[in-house]
Amino acid sequence: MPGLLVLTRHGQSEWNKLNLFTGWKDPALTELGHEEALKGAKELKKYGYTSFDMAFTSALQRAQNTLAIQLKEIGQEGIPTKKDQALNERDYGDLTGLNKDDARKKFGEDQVHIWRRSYDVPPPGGESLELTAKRVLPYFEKEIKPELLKGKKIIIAAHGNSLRALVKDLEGLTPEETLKLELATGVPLVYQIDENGKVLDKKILE
Ligand SMILES: O=C(O)[C@H](O)COP(=O)(O)O
Repeated sequence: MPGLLVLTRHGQSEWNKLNLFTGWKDPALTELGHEEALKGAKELKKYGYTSFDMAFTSALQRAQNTLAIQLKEIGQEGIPTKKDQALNERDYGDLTGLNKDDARKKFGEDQVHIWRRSYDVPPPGGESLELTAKRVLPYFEKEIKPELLKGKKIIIAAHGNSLRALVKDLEGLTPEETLKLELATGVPLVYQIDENGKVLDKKILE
């Protein structure tokens, strides 16, 4: 039996709303963020993805609360859940707390785009996507993949860049393809995974 893997980026946070680089800071979800998480859960329900064996999330409340909202809506509160900072957002280093438009004015549009979307150029004092992948993927291999290989159904709520690192690996994307990958807040990505860990099928529930 193939394993099932659902990935959801957290709903809008207070700092997303203010257009601030967030990284490892821990703002709450906004009202819209709650609604986005709920909308994603209703999609899961609509397609019958309502029975998971385990859940994983980061150490940050915007992802934890997105997961809690979704599990409640699909009647899955109380399933075994692991929280780990390995799934946290990319550390934005010195950019953390800066307004993204102000940063573009200060450092230039191109430089900010490189920091946000290049594969291996870290923002000053922070993590590139490559460095983010170096902590996300070992955690996935150790804690999550063995469960999928057993045919378990897993739901993960995490962050734009920690999930981009994971999607790159699952789908075998090149760094260039990964740059164009944007994950919408609250929208579940549903993967069927075969007994070798390969993706059999992918659906985006939007
Ligand atoms: O940490 C942040 O600011 C966001 O969650 C992701 O930001 P990005 O789209 O600039 O990578």
